[in-house]
Amino acid sequence: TPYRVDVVTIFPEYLAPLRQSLLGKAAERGLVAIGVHDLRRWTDDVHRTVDDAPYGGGPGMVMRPEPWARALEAVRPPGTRLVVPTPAGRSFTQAVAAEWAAEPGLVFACGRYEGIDQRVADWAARHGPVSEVSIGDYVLAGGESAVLVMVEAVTRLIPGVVGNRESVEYDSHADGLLEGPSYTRPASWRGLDVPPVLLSGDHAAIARWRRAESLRRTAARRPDLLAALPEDALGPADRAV
Ligand SMILES: Oc1ccccc1-c1ccno1
Repeated sequence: TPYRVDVVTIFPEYLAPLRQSLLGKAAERGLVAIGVHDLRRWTDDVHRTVDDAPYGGGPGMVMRPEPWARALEAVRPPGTRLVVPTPAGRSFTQAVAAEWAAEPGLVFACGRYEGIDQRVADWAARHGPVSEVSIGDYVLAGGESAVLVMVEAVTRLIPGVVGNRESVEYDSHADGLLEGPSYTRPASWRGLDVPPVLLSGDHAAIARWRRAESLRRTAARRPDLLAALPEDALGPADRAV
């Protein structure tokens, strides 16, 4: 049975890229099934109203609970995780993506920046797990871009979606470190040469060099990742770096 992804949004056309390329092929091959649903389908007024002024005052508008509950009752298979992108969420990481890829599917609720009435998440938690997640510390106008990011990160981990399984294993963040630099032909290009070790054929030396580059880059660009590594992640050879 395919991994099921459903997205509820007021901008269904924004999710069109989900039908293209990698995901498109996976969908054709029956590995992934994607549904995009317009929230306004579950409104009941002539203006198809989805938001209203916030209680307690303040800027912007908040999305009303009733259309969301009707949409989720129609779209969400019982027990399926509901993912709500929000700047106020826990961090979405590769580890979270891997956890979700092992589940039967996901339902995404795309909200506007000011958010969805909190009672929707509280109510939804009665019918399955709910994850309020952020994809990073910046402000978007709505959750749609975050959904594109998360759907790509999760579905590429589903067996068969990415051709070369090994490449998935050797991703940045797969071992908690950043990937080092990559090179291809020509060996000398505009006065810049590929590091000779990579042309040496000495696979042990190449592996050592790559590990060292990965550690060096992680220390330089993401010291937070280095600090977060489990105690035993760095071997004796690594300490030499
Ligand atoms: O900024 C946002 C607005 C709406 C929904 C999600 C977000 C967001 C920002 C970062 N991660 O998610």
